[in-house]
Amino acid sequence: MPVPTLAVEDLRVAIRGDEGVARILDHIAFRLEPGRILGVVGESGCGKSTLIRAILGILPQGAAIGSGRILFEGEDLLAFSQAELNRSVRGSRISFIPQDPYLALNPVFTVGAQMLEVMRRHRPGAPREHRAHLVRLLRRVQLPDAEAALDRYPHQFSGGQRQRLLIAAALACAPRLIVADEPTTALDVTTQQQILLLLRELVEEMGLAMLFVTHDLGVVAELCDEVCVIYAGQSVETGPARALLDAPLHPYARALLACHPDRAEGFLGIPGAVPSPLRAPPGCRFAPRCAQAREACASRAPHPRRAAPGRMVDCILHDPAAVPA
Ligand SMILES: Nc1ncnc2c1ncn2[C@@H]1O[C@H](COP(=O)(O)OP(=O)(O)OP(=O)(O)O)[C@@H](O)[C@H]1O
Repeated sequence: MPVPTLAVEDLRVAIRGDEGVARILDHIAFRLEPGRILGVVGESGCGKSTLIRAILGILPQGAAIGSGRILFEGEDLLAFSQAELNRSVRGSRISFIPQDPYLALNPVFTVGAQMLEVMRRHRPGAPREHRAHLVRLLRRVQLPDAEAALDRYPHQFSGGQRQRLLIAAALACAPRLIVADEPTTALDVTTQQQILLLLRELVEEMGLAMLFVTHDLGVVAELCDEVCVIYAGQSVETGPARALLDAPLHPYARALLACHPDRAEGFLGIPGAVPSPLRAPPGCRFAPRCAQAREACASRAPHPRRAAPGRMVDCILHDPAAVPA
């Protein structure tokens, strides 16, 4: 089997705070191959940002990795020091596209100065070569007047143009993996479509992998090859996007899809509330809201079960023989 660009295995992250220990990620697992886009989908508070921070090695103070590995091209990022991550991973082999293009650029420097500074740190070559490379990238992301754009300030661009700048910046050091945090949420629908199309083209052209974090199932259907659905810090189902969205297997994935405005008949919510990571049940975190739950679900931690090629379901009920009657 080829080495995946990113493989997250059984990842658990807890954060100690004033109110106690919050078990924020609990048995997260997925893999992402080169040239593919994996959508990580979950409702607000399910742990998407914490997952991104774990991958980028920027977890907040008080955070501890309870178990697991984050394999990037076969190497466990959790074993890297901050100095090693800075030198050879973050900003170079792994880059990041943030959610809000308005906040991500420093208003007091030209965009060229900011992008060239990142390249100076991570890419060999003279400033003139870096500038020429950036102009090529800005043309590729369809930013008008690419040469002059480098000498402008962030406020001189529209939201969509700023997101194109950030995509070019993410590509500047030839990454193997791009982590994108809801990069189209702050954009209008038409611009959102254009940016999704551009991302798709770039991933295919450059053969890189993209982890696309979102709460929007419509975006997943449009953009992603694979999906990992997260509920309250647990990955509940992973698999090819089309197959999973057409026929989800995990009760939470089914409920989430049934609530989507395109499918719901009338207002359909999921009864109950997401548990706080401070008081999460020890077994399946969806069990208290799951119509199919049995006694064992509340106490037995679910682990990924193969449901079909490339498809995993973290539900002990998926294999009825595994649950004592
Ligand atoms: N430093 C922290 N200390 C304690 N709890 C935290 C901390 N950071 C996040 N949490 C909790 O962890 C859970 C997951 O948070 P996270 O920000 O990762 O979720 P998210 O899916 O990115 O949410 P959103 O989509 O709203 O940004 C939430 O319940 C949040 O309150």
